[in-house]
Amino acid sequence: MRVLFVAATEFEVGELKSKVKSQKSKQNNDGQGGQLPIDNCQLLITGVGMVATAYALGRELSTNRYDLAVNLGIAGSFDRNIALGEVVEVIIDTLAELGAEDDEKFLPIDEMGFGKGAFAASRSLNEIADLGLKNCSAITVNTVHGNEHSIAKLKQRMNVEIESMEGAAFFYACTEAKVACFQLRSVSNYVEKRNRDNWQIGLAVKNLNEVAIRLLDALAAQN
Ligand SMILES: O=C(O)c1cccc(C(=O)CC[C@H]2O[C@@H](n3cnc4c(=O)[nH]cnc43)[C@H](O)[C@@H]2O)c1
Repeated sequence: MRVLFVAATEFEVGELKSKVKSQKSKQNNDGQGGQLPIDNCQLLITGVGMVATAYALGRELSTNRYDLAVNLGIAGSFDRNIALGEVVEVIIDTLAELGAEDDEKFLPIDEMGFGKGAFAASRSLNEIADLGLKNCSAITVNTVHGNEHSIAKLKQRMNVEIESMEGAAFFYACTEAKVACFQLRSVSNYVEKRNRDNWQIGLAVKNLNEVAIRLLDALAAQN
């Protein structure tokens, strides 16, 4: 099975990268494949944001074939019932800023008649391993929310749990390329008035990599 792991920064998937690398070198040394489950497992680092993600994925998927793509990253949560450091599965993701202002109202791209702004996962982690993750809906933004007024305005028009800067672009590119995909996000912060002291990036990255390695092991067991 050919699997593409996609992250915005190497920092977010450091442990996963080491594991894949060490198993690949075992594979080269003993010819047995080590425990590496998948014949072509790649890690794509796209850079932060939806433009970088769409470009990097479009390029990768136009020249290489994959059976599955998995987006891994940290994220903000609107929902305080989700703990900092908790890993969730995003099943639908919307380009929240794509549309037009109509005075005080926001017109989503769908209502303007120029296509759609929401994109969905086409597979689920649960099909491979039941790790008990919550299913969530998300938005993808160019500007991380960090202002009470803009957060209140967003909450008035959308009811979502998670915010990232790449998720919807990842779903879009995979959908266009007809590659099965799902998205896992680990909550590093709540979406609130900017306060970097409250962020738990280290915990979120640690938990994200634990889940990613359990996924890799589950893929191994399937083979
Ligand atoms: O502002 C900073 O000092 C700072 C330092 C490290 C990272 C950041 C980010 O904004 C990370 C962006 C990165 O992480 C995802 N992410 C994490 N939290 C959020 C959020 O609340 N809203 C949107 N995206 C978030 C995002 O997908 C980026 O890849 C800032």
